Amino acid sequence: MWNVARFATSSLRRSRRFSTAIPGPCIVHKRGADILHDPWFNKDTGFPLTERDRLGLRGLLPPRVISFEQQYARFMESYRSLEKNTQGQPNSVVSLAKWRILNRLHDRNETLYYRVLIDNIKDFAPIIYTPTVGLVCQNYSGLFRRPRGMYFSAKDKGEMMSMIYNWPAQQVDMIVLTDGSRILGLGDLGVQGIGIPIGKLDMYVAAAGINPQRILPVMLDVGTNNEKLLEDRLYLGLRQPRLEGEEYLSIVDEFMEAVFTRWPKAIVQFEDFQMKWAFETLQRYRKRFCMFNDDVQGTAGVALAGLLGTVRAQGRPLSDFVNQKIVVVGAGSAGLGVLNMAIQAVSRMAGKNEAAVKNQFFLLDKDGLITKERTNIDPAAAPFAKDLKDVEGLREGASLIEVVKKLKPHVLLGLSGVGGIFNEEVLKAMRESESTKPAIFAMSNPTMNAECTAADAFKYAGENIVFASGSPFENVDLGNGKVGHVNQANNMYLFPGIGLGTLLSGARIITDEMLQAASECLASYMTDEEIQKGILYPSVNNIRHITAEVGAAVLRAAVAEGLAEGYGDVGPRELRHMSKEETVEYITRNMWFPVYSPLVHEK
Ligand SMILES: NC(=O)c1ccc[n+]([C@@H]2O[C@H](COP(=O)([O-])OP(=O)(O)OC[C@H]3O[C@@H](n4cnc5c(N)ncnc54)[C@H](O)[C@@H]3O)[C@@H](O)[C@H]2O)c1
Ligand SMILES: O=C(O)C[C@H](O)C(=O)O
Ligand SMILES: [Mg+2]
Repeated sequence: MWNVARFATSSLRRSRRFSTAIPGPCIVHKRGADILHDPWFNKDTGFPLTERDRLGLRGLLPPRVISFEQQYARFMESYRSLEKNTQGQPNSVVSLAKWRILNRLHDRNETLYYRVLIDNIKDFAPIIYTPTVGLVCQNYSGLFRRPRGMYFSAKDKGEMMSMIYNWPAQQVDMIVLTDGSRILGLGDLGVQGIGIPIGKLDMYVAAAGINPQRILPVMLDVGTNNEKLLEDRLYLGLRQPRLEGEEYLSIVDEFMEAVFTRWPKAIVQFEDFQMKWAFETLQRYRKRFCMFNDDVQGTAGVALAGLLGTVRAQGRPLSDFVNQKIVVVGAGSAGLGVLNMAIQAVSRMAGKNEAAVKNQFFLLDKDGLITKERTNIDPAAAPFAKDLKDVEGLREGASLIEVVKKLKPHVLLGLSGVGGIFNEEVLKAMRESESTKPAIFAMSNPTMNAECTAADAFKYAGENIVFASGSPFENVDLGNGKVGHVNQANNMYLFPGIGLGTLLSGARIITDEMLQAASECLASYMTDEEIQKGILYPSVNNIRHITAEVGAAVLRAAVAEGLAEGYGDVGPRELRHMSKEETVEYITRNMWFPVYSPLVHEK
């Protein structure tokens, strides 16, 4: 089960790169300059002359036709010269300049934009996704030039059912929704959080091949409690405190009803909601609508795959997972999501109920170790609170260093949003870990909020650790030709496959079994050889391939549960009869790939 045969991603890419096969036509309902101003259809100077005639474009472009390959090369040249010209400038200036050049292309010509994104995903993911997307959100009101996605505000109450029809696409498959209340580890950024749904959906296109004409980033602007933004005269969102309680929920309810009325088969991914609403909305909608919460459920699956990988990295059988001592730092939506899923996994492995398998997990929040002595404990964290008699020598609220020194855990996993809390002392204490290969997971985003840097982890905790971070770090040079491998433990390895697999299955809800299948698929993706080198997750360059595998696992789980209703012409019967390989092939075939399609005008 752990040696999944690899797929020839590079040959797939090579064969499709600038292929000469003629792609199917694309219907367009506009003509002339309107097409040039629509990034879905625009080809810039790439419109062939016959198409210019058909679509009323003759004379609106310089006469020379430039091929897709030439346009691609020209963009990459300008990108590389921007890199050269900004050398030596502060990181934030360089990153924002890179984001701007990519964003301008996104706004002008989506086909070319997604092609450069897919082909250069390792370089560009850190720009359109974490960490730069965090900087973009922080500066969004100033960076704003053109709208992208939809904005539903508290002022739109009662109007959403009609507003949703303002979106120009007939069909929407994937929606990423935020209320901006917990953007990465940056806190409440109000309407400026729209950058997150945009970045997540870019990953959907790049990794899952969701057609960019069928994605919709959404901001639910219910106000902000960020004083600085409320005082900022350029702030683009509602200048009022956040709605709370029933008022808040009635806005989300109305949005969900509106979406599923217009697009009954869409999938809504909740992203970066503060914890109380993350859990509440998940419980409220998960049996009624096709939705999931990525921070709770996607993160959990990725973390669990990494935790199982660390067991393999120690050369132990997976069944040894039940003996690992795991300290989770951060009792928010992500940390609790991870604990819930990890405990389900241990319970299945040990054949015991969940209550009986919690001993190995330890949870800390901003007030230290969470025990049953805690007054005002958050109900969501309560099930993980320790009995003091089970943590002898530790007290309620024990600090992280006390906990690490006392427990000598196998794994230290941070989802606290607090940069640097795995400090030198804590990391040095991990040298005493009971594991032969202690694991340090600094999963908070963006980079500044990571619990530690990769370099510090290897320097202080030792060279034999396994390291993962939520945002990318360079591998660490350990000297003598040795390399400390940096893994990116980010939910991007799962959410695209969860969305795509669900979509193609036609399931109306997303169950725990489907999510578990996604996580297991990721866990089994790496070979023993790779795991021995501390490589727990695939390279981001392979993201389309891992997404196809994860998508197939999710689809098959939906089939097994009798939830798959089919998609397009492929009905539930056909899905049921597909082998695993056929399912992966089916998923791969359904991935959109950016090439210029002949445009056919229809009134
Ligand atoms: N790598 C990934 O895929 C991934 C996925 C989801 C979230 N995250 C990151 O995880 C972080 C937390 O997200 P969340 O949704 O759980 O946030 P949250 O606000 O719901 O929870 C944060 C938790 O951290 C605790 N905390 C704060 N300061 C602390 C300290 N000094 N010591 C210990 N605990 C402390 C808080 O008490 C709270 O329990 C964010 O930075 C986010 O970007 C990463
Ligand atoms: O956005 C990411 O990079 C991961 C995660 O969803 C987060 O909130 O940090
Ligand atoms: Mg998130």
